[in-house]
Amino acid sequence: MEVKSESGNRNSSSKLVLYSYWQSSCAWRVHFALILKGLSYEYKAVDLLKGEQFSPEFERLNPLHYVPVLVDGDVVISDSFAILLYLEEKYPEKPLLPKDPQKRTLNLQAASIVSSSIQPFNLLTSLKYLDEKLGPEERLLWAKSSIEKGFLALEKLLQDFAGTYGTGEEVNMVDVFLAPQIAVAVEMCKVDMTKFPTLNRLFESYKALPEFIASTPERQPDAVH
Ligand SMILES: N[C@@H](CCC(=O)N[C@@H](CS)C(=O)NCC(=O)O)C(=O)O
Repeated sequence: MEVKSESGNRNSSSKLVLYSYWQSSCAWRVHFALILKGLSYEYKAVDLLKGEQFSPEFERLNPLHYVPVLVDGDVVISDSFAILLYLEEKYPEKPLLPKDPQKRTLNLQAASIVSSSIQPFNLLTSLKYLDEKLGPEERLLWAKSSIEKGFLALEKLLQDFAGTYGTGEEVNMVDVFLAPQIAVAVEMCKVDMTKFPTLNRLFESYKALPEFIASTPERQPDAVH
């Protein structure tokens, strides 16, 4: 595993370490959240294409062999949703979950839809398997249809609550999960976002956010251009 560091304008007293891969949408959620919260972190690249997630060193951190993993001193967390909830509790400044119970639940529900009902169907391992068994066209159709099913649900869930961002005028957890997922949908799966007007509008807001821009894959230290 190659160790690369990132420095920024974030709180230099924190000792957070993020194991990541530049093209991982799950790791992207954590980058985006760390930047929104103004927390500095060390970036450790795990090359998923070279199989570095299966190294004994990484397996000790996550026996599931997935990124992201966040290490905060003695605390090791190996799931983006759990990492986000941990960050909320440990670093409550600049919160990503609103206090209002309905908005808070909406954020958790939308994050869960992305995390449990969209992204797992687009996992690198599964797509590779589908590619080998059915070919690239079928693989793309599968990826697209699973994303569109989830987006339809998210569109209905958020349409009455969305403002500039998913649940109003503040960037919240819903946005941290949605923004990378929409980017993957548009760039990799060529999903026609005009079918999802609320999500499409939100994506325009995300693309204008400096914190989102700083978190994009091509800005990461291990990006291949
Ligand atoms: N639920 C986990 C999923 C993590 C996950 O699926 N990570 C992908 C990258 S987005 C991965 O490491 N894939 C490696 C592989 O498929 O071998 C999370 O949200 O962190």
